[in-house]
Amino acid sequence: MEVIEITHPIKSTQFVNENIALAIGFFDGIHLGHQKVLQKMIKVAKDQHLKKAVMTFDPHPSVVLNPEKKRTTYLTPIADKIESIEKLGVDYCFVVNFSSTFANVSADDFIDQYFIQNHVKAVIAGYDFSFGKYGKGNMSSLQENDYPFSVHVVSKQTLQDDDKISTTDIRASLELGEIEACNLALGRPYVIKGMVVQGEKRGRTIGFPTANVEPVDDYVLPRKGVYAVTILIKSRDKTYKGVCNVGVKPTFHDPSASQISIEVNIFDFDESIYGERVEVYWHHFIRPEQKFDGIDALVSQITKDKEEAKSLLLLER
Ligand SMILES: Cc1cc2nc3c(=O)[nH]c(=O)nc-3n(C[C@H](O)[C@H](O)[C@H](O)COP(=O)(O)O)c2cc1C
Ligand SMILES: Nc1ncnc2c1ncn2[C@@H]1O[C@H](COP(=O)(O)OP(=O)(O)OP(=O)(O)O)[C@@H](O)[C@H]1O
Repeated sequence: MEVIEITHPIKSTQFVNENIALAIGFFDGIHLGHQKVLQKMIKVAKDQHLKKAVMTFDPHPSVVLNPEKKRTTYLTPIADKIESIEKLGVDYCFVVNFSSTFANVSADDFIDQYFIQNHVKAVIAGYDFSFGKYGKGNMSSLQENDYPFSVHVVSKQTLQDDDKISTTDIRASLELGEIEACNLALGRPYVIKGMVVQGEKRGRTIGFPTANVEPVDDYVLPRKGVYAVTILIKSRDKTYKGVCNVGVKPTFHDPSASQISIEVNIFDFDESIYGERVEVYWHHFIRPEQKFDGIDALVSQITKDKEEAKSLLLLER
């Protein structure tokens, strides 16, 4: 897959020289709604003999348009999003820098420069996609006009309720520790990629050594608490089960002063993995993080957490 990074204005050398079907959106999380849009693009490309392309943006538009509520953490930071898109067999991925200059481009100019001149022959997006200055361009206006490309609108994708599957809701689920709801909407377990770093070395002394995982990118962190997880150690290409604490360890630290850490006690594992690249897959929430009166109470609770994680992960490979 060719990744084309664009800072507005798009240069003529960046136009692809092949006819393309283009799926467009921010696509943070590549959740089931996004997957439907991407699958539709793949089908249209096949039917119309076009190359497969995706256009996404970086950073999130809120950074420019809504600084008070700006999003600086992601379900799939840009590198992960590109990797997921590539796995679908996409030919071109445009990453447009969402700057204030770009936000000011009118819908008509955007259509002309980013679609028409860029050999886009089919545009695929969800029913609520909007673009251009003030978000004036939308799927209906694209369909109503006689552009030199076809327009394919994906209807609202929902789970059991009638609520739209959305990045906003998945983020809220994670912040509430509702991992099952998050994973249902993603269609796969939520993952944070990281590197194993040195901790405070207390874990071993209390009988629960932990791998301290430092995220390698700006991920949304789940609510502080204890989770049943699986952890892939990249160099071994092997996945292990474990129990994880995300939090500030209030039993030992002033909660307001400390940085959040992600610590995984890997079951039946006793090797040094400092510096290893890992991926933590989040499966079930067990309980919120607590301040214990002493080490004994903490250890007795972690013993129970571990048993609970084991039984919750029985069906996991
Ligand atoms: C499953 C599990 C649950 C934990 N729950 C808590 C908790 O509720 N409160 C707390 O202060 N620390 C909790 N911890 C963190 C321990 O305090 C921590 O692992 C220990 O202090 C070792 O830290 P270190 O790896 O930085 O040396 C938990 C750790 C694990 C593995
Ligand atoms: N549930 C859905 N059903 C159909 N299309 C969707 C759905 N969610 C997103 N899309 C479409 O996928 C593309 C990317 O979506 P985008 O990331 O902008 O939306 P989102 O997931 O709803 O995020 P947010 O919650 O931040 O608004 C857009 O074309 C959008 O219309």
